[in-house]
Amino acid sequence: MKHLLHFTKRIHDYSGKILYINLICMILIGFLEGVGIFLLIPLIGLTGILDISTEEVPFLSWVNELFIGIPETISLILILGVYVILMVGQSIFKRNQTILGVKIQQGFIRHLRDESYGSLLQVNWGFYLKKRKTDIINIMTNETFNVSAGINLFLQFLSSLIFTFIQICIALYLSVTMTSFILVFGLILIFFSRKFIKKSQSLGKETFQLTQTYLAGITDHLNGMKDIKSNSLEDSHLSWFHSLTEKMEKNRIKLTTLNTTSQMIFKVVSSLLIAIFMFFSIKMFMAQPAQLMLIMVIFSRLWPRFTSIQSNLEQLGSTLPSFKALLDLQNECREARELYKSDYKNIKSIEIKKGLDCRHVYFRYNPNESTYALKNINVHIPSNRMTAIVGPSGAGKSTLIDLLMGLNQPDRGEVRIDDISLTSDHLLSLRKSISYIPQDPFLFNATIRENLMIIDPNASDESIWESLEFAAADDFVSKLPQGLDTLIGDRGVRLSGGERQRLVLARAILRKPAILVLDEATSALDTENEAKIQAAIERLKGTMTIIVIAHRLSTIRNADQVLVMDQGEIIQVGEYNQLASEKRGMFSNLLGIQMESSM
Ligand SMILES: Nc1ncnc2c1ncn2[C@@H]1O[C@H](COP(=O)(O)OP(=O)(O)OP(=O)(O)O)[C@@H](O)[C@H]1O
Repeated sequence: MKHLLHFTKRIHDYSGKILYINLICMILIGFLEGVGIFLLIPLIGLTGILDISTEEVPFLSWVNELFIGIPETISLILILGVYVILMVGQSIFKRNQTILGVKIQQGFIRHLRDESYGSLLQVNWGFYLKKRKTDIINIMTNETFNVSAGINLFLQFLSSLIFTFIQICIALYLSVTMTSFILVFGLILIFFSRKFIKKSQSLGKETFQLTQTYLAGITDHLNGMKDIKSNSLEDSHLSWFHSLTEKMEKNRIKLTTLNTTSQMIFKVVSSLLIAIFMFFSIKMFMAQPAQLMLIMVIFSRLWPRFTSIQSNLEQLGSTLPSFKALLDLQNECREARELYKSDYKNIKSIEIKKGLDCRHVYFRYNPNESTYALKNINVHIPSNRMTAIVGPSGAGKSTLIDLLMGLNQPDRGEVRIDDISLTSDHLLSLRKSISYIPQDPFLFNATIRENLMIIDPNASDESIWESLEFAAADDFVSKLPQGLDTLIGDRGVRLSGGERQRLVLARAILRKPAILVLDEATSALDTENEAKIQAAIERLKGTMTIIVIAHRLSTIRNADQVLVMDQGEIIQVGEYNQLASEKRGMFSNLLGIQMESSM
């Protein structure tokens, strides 16, 4: 419940006085509805169908006095007129209040979405190493949607509470005994419905976990569809999927069964109560028609209020786990924050004069484990030179690059830029000076121009073509019928692997970075495309610091410095030819293996 209260406070902080206007509207609607309904009694009295004596009923006797001396038809018209005016007023208020409610709800949920996404962009890379991506997607989509529904329910609950309170006040004014009787029963029922609310909450938790597993599963399966098909794993995947969807189906049915059971119990109890009450009123207390009518009216107005409060609480119970999930995500983001919104504009890129240094750097992914992914790294990466990092799989090449880019921080030792220790103060400036190209880079389903301009929204066509030329991408772009305005499809599917990679290189160059990092950026390319990118990199040499992770050693022939890594350590440093000539070294060993496999 504390999560709901947290969000209630947040709605309050977010909407301010609009929330109060909304509440006032609710009070007015409740009041008008209450008065309108009670007007039905003198109306029935006037019809003469029932002989209603309203003398002992406070509000009604007052209404009756108003009509003394006025002909019956006029009284009837007046009462009906007032009733219509009240109902019209109520409808107008109701319409405006509903719109206001939706405005508050949607505005707040948008605020939550923006805030959560903003926080996700501001956290450090370590956060993403620990967290499952699909869990975040689930919270940002399904759970945020549930929170939105929960906020709606909460506003409804507030309105139910206010309506009920007003109805109780009116009912108390009309008959204290009868109202107290209903109140006691209502409270008893709400008290007993705690069990339903708790159960609903635990089913909500189960829904949350199932949805999370569903999303993670479906994402993994779709990502691995080639594996599934080529290894004939369809059957086992289908049975896993089938058992999960079965659990989801059962969960929803259980939740609906729970909700409808409690509603049914409420209805049965209320009809029993009305029957018993009517029986005693007629037989024992010889109630008058007006009072009987009152009993009916009060019961029919008050009792549904209790039912709707109870049902609101139960449904709210099932959305509480979503509130908790969103709040937990926000808290985790807060703890892992490395960047503030104000930093976006203020951070300036830096110029690197001498280079980057690692001094006695140790790093491990899990602080509870003794194995280090990097051990005692001491290296100098000179500025405006090309440094290549090679080594067997799992040697720690990507981990070292992540540290140099300030994505991860060393457990021990330090990374220095131009003799200044890389602290959180410089982290962002450093990253602003870096262009990073991974093996499978990210392209949007947009035009070539939009994909390039994401890095520099003010880039002119001239500078765009210049960087395309540098990246050897100008030839294929100029041949496209729509040139820069060509749509490239989801993740750039309408381009070949080589074209995609050259486009990403052009984007990287457009930023005019101080450091260009290529993490196996050419390993998936054919020789022709690889040669094109290599030639492009060659052209860039001397203008920026280039760090390349390469699997194919032929691509780093022209590197100024080669770092050879193995099991988290740098075991050789030198020029390509120098390392190749060290016959017992790992580098010549790797060269040998590659030459053999290419023969
Ligand atoms: N997110 C992670 N969590 C835990 N351990 C990790 C993580 N990423 C990498 N490692 C471990 O750190 C070590 C170095 O991994 P790294 O990815 O840096 O190697 P690499 O040389 O880049 O390998 P490859 O050439 O296969 O990409 C490996 O033992 C790997 O299992």
